[in-house]
Amino acid sequence: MADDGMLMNFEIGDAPLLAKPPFQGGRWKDRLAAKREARRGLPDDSTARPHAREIFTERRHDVQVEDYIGPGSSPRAPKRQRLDDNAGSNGGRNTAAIVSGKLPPGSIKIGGTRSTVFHDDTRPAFVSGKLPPGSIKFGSSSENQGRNSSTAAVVSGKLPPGSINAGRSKDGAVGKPGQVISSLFTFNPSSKTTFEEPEEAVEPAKPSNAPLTEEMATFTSMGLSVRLAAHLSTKLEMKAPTAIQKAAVTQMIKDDSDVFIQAETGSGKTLAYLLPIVDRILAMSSKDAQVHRDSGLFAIVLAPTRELCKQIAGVLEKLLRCAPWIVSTTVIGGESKQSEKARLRKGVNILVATPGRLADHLENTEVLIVNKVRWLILDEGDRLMELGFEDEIKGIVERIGRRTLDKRDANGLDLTSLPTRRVTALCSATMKMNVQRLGEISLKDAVHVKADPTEEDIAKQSNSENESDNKAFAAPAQLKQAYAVVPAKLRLVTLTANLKRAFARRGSIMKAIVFISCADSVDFHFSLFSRPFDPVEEGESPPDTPEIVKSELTKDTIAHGTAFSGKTNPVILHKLHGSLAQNIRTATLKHFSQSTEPCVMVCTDVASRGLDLPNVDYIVEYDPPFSADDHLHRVGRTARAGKEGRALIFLMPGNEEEYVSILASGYKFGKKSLTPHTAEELIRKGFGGTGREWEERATEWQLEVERWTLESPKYLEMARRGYQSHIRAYATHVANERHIFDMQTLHLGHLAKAFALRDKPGSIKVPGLRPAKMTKADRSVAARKAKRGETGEEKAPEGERARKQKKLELDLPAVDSNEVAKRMRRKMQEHMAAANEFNIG
Ligand SMILES: Nc1ncnc2c1ncn2[C@@H]1O[C@H](COP(=O)(O)OP(=O)(O)OP(=O)(O)O)[C@@H](O)[C@H]1O
Repeated sequence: MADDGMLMNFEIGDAPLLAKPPFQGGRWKDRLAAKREARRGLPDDSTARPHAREIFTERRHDVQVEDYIGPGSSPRAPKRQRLDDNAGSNGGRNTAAIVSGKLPPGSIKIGGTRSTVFHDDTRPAFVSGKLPPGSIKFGSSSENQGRNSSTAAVVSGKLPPGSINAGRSKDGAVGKPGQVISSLFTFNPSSKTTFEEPEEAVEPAKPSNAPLTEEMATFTSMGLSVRLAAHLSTKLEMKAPTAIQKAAVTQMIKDDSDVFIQAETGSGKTLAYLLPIVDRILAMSSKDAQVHRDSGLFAIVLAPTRELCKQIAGVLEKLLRCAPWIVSTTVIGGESKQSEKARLRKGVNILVATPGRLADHLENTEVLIVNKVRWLILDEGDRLMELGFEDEIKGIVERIGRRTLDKRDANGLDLTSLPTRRVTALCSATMKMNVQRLGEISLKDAVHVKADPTEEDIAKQSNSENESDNKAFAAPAQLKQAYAVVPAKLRLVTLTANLKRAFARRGSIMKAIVFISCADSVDFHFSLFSRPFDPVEEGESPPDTPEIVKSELTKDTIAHGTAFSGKTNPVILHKLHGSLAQNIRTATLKHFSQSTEPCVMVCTDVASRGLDLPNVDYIVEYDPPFSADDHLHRVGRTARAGKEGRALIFLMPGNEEEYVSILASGYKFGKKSLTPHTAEELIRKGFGGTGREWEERATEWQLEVERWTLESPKYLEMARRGYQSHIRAYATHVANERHIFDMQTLHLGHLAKAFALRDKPGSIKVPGLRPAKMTKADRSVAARKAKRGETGEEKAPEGERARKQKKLELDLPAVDSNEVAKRMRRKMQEHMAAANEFNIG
C-alpha cells in the first residue's frame, strides 16, 4: 500500500514555526539541554526548538495538537539512530529522534501500521532542520509498527504547510497531553480459537418451542372446552398448543397435584397455566347458576415485576373475552392502594399480583378473601427468588393454606369442576437451586411437567459433550447462536460493523436488542450511535430518515441510529435501563414493541426477563452476561414460539474464549451449534470496500468517533462514565465464571478505545462515581473461594443476592453513598411493586 494514500496531512502554520522558541515547558532537564545546545551555535532557524504548542497547531478542525511532545522526548543527539524505517518499532520507552539538516523527502517515517497512529504513550521525536514538504510521515508503513511509548517526531525549523503527515485520517489522529491514539489493528492479543470451516453442515434444528402440528395435538384433545379452543383459534390465531401447553394443560385439567412447569423461553408457559384455570372456572357455569365476579377469588398469579404482571394480565384479558363474566385484575402498585382495594371490593375471580403488594393487601385489606383460592401460580420462579421475595411468598402460602375445599358454595354454584385442594404451580425456564428452594416452600408432591417435542431427536443427534446432565441452560433449538472473538480495541468498531451489516438490506432484520452491562455504558452507546450523520465514505449521503413520533417521555430515549442506518434502510434506536423513570421505560418499550420500522434497542438486563416483544430477530450480547441464566433469558427474547432467531455474543481473546464451552452446553449440538466469527471478518462485512479498504474505513470511523467524544465535554464524560461503570460491572460476574471474566486480564488501555477514549486508563476519573467496593483482600478471598468451587451461585444464594444488588446499583448513575442507597431502595421497590407498567401487545 502506498504510504501516501495511507497518511493524513496536517498542515503546520508557518508563523509559529519561525518563532524563536522560549525555553519553557517540559522538564527542567530538557529545557537546560535545549539551552546548552542552542549555545553550541546551531544555525538560527534550526536551533529554534519551538514549543510544541506552536508547532502542531492543526487548523483544519481546530484540534490542537499542542504539547504533542511527551515529557520524555529529549532532543539528544544519540537518539538519531531511531530514524530508519523501523524508527517506531522499538518496544519500550523509545526516546526522541532528532533530525538535523536536510533530509530527502520521505526519509522519516515514524510509528504505525497502515492504519496508522501511535500507540500508548507515544512520544514525539524532534526533527530540526529544513525539510522539504512531505519529508516526515507518521505511521502508515506496515513495517513501521510503533509500540508502547514509541516516539513520534517533532520538527523544528521552517517547514512549509503540509510538510508533516501524521496518520491517515482526513483530519488527523491527534492527541492532547496524556492522550493515546493507538492503532486499531496492531498489538491485539490473538485468539485461542481455531477458526476452521465446519466439517459437516449441521442440519437446521427443528424449533423446540413451536406450536405442535395439529395432527400431534389440538386444544380440544387436551381436554379444553370447545368454547375456549374455538376462541384460541379464531380470535387469538393459535391453532395448536405448544409442547409445554399440551403437557401442562393435560396434567392440570385431569389432576389436582402441584406442578413444576419447566420449559424454554418463549414456549408459551403463560397460557400453559392460564388455560386450565380459565377452562375449569368456565365449567362451573351451568343452567342453574353462573360464575360472576362475586363468586370468589379462585386463582392468584404471582410474578416478580410489574411489567410481567401487566403482560400476564394482558394475555388473560384476551383469553377472557370468550367469558366476560369472569373477572380478573392486578394488584401491582403504581396506583393508590385505595383504588386497588376498590377493585377488590367489587369482586374478582383471578388476581395477578407482585408478591410485595399482595402481602400488603393480605395484611391490610379486609375485602381480600382467599378462602376459595384453588390455584396459586408462581411465574418466573428464579426471578422471584433473586429479587428476594422468599419471605413474602412464605407468608402468602401460609395465609392461603391448604384446606380441603367445598364442592358447592352458599349460592348453589357447583364447584366440582374446581380442584378440591389448593394447587400450586411453579414456572421457570431454569432449574436452579433457588427455584428448588422456592419449590420446597410452596409445592407438595409436585409433578414435574417438562416437555420438549424434540427431546428424543436431541438425544439421538446430540454429540457426546452435550449429553451430560450438566446443561447450563436449554436454549430454543432453532436459535442460531454465534460468537465473535473480538479484541478489546476492536469492540466498538466491530459492533458497529455488525449492526451496519445486519441492517444493510431492508427486511433482513427488523428488530435487534443489544445487551450492555450497565446503564452508563448504554447512555454512551446510545448517544454515539445516534450522533448526527457523518459520512465515512466520500460522497456518502445521509439516509432518508422517517420522522420519529416522540412524546415528551421518549424524547431522550428514541433517536435515529445513524451509525448503522443505510441510505434505504434507516434504523430507529432505543435505549432502556433501570435508571430511567418507569413511565419513560414503559413508553420506550411500547414504541420499540409497536414500531414497524427497523429498530435497535440498546439496554441492560432490565429487558432480559420474561418480556414478550414481538418480532425481535437478533440479539447481540455486546457485554457477556453475568451468568449462564442471564444468557438464556437474553437470547430468549428472540426465537419465540417456534420463530427463527439469531444471537451473537462478543468474547475477548484469551480467558473469555472458555465461555464457549458453557454456551455449548446449552445448545442442541454443543459446539457445533455455535458459529465462530473473527473481528476482522465482521468488520470486513460491515465496512465493505475492495481489498483491505474495510480496514481504512474502520480506522476512519474509529478516529471520527474519538474526535466526536473529545470535542464535547458532555460526551467525553459520558464515555468515561461508561468505561468506568463497565469495568466495575465486569467484576460482578458470578463467582464460578470469574476465572473466565477475570479483571486481572482486562487490558484497560485497549478497552478505553472501545469507549472512543484517548485517555490513559489511570487518568480517567469521573466526578461522582462511587469508588469500587471490592478491595484487594475481597478479590483474593473471592478468587480462593472460586478456586475451591465454594462460591458457585447455587451454593451461595447470599452471594447471588449481593451480585444482583451490585448489578442493580450499576444501573444507577452514582453520586454519593447515601444517595446511592436511596436510589437503590427506590429501585428495588420499583422492581418489586410500585408505579407504572409496560403495556405491551
Ligand atoms: N399455542 C400457541 N401458538 C402460537 N403462539 C403461541 C402459543 N402459545 C403462546 N404463543 C406465543 O408465544 C409467545 C411466548 O409466550 P410466553 O410469553 O408465554 O412464553 P414463556 O415461555 O413464558 O417465555 P419466557 O420464559 O421468556 O417468559 C407469545 O407471543 C405467545 O403469544
